[in-house]
This record gives sequence, structure tokens and C-alpha cells, in this order.
Amino acid sequence: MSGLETRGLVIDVPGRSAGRPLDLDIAPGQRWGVLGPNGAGKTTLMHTLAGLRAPRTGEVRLDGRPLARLRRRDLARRLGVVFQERHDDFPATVRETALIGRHPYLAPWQQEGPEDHARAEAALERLELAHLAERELATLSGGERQRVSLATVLTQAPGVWLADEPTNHLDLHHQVAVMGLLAEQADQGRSLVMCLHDLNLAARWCSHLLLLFPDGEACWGPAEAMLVPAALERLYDQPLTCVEVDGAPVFVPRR
Ligand SMILES: Nc1ncnc2c1ncn2[C@@H]1O[C@H](COP(=O)(O)OP(=O)(O)OP(=O)(O)O)[C@@H](O)[C@H]1O
Repeated sequence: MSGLETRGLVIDVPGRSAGRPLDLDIAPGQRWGVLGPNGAGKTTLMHTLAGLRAPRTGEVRLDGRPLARLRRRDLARRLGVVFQERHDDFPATVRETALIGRHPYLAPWQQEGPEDHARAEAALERLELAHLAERELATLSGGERQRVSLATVLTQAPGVWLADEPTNHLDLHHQVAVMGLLAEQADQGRSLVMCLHDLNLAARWCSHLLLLFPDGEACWGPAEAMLVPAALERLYDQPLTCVEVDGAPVFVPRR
């Protein structure tokens, strides 16, 4: 299974003069959460980790090889991305969209086979979307669309998942279901990096955390070492109360 590393990585946030170089080792089986306020650079980091945006300095490596040296198709098999708010202009059904996850495995113009269809159907079942398989994407609710994005990556079955706010638009049941699905992917030996705005989801589901500050400062490590109330209060510029529920910390914003 695949691991992702960054060496001396400074992401290219427009107008930011510097930033702490990131030396991350995201090993198979780990669940990394990226936390930070609006504008801290979380999405920019995800795009950089996906090879869609050049770093200002440093590099990203997948299984020890610089992303820049991997072929696009190889990368598309090994790295899956769930990004915020896709605006799909061309009409497609939910099933057709999930099947896009198989494209990195097909030759140009090759039709999907029974195995590809079976994977897509299983992913739609898993995301509770089977009853919507024939629906046009444009007719879906925000949460349903988000689950289609996740189903597409599940169909793709990459070794590394990059998910920008994977619980965006989801109700409580689906938030927990999706975090459970992502944890299961990690338990199967995949690497996972996700941006989260919900500190409590991060506290419950992440094994490691990266805190990104708006000035480019950053710190990272095992989740329990990062979930320090004073650091989180500085991160969000927001006083917090920390209580313990079932042995895990729960953070509540103070007025
Ligand atoms: N094309 C661009 N031109 C100018 N500024 C940009 C551009 N793209 C991003 N930025 C700025 O870079 C900064 C980081 O943006 P980014 O989307 O990575 O933040 P984020 O941490 O994901 O924020 P959020 O929590 O709001 O999603 C923001 O201040 C944003 O306005």
C-alpha cells in the first residue's frame, strides 16, 4: 500500500511570504487530519499533495518517488481525491459518475467491464446511493453529491485518499458513516489525509494531525499530542472548553 511524504514542502499560498517547510510521513494505515482556520491553506495543501499545484519549494513523494516523475495515469490509479464543490457541467448519472473511478484502469475508449460495474455498484451501495444510480447528478442534494464523490474514489480504490472536508453537507448519520468508511480504508492499509473543520470529528477519527496557521506556521504529529486546548485556541483564535466523553476529548467553543 502507498505512503505519501513531503520533504521541505512550502505550499504556494498567494501573498504569503513564507511558511514552515512540511516534512510529513503519511504512512499506510494512518489517518491524517488537517486543521486550520479559513484561508490557512488546507485546500492549497491538498491540491499540492495531489500534484495539481506546484509547491513553492520542496517536494511530495508517493512511495518514495517524486510526484512530478510519476505518469498521470499511474498517479490516477494510486491517489484519489475528494474535493470540495465540484461543478460538473456535463450531464451524467450517479452510476456513470461512480464509473469514472475506473477510467485510470481502462485503455482510451475501452468500455467498462463487469468487474468495473461490480465495483461501482458496491461503492454506491456502501454510500447508500444505490436507489439514486439513474439520477442525474445535477438533481442531487449537496450531501448526496458529496457521497457520489466519495463513491467515485471508492470505485477507483487508490492507495492514498485525499479528502477536502469529506463530511461537508452531510447529516450526522452520514458524517459518522463516511468517517467509518475512511477509517476502514486506512485499516486496510491505505493512507488518508483529510481537511476537517469539525475538531471533534478530528479528535475521534484521526491518528495524526497537522495544524496549519494562517501565517504559514505549522505543527504536526500524533493526534493526542496535537489536541492541546491552548494550541487549538490559538489556531482558531477562539476560546474553547474541553470536556471528556467516553474517554475522548470534546471541544466546545466558549462565548
Ligand atoms: N487563485 C488565487 N488567487 C489569490 N488568492 C488565492 C487564490 N487561491 C487561493 N488563494 C488564497 O490562498 C489562501 C489559502 O486558500 P485555501 O483555499 O487553501 O484555504 P483553506 O484553508 O482551504 O480555507 P477554507 O477553510 O476557507 O476552505 C486564502 O487566503 C485564499 O484566498
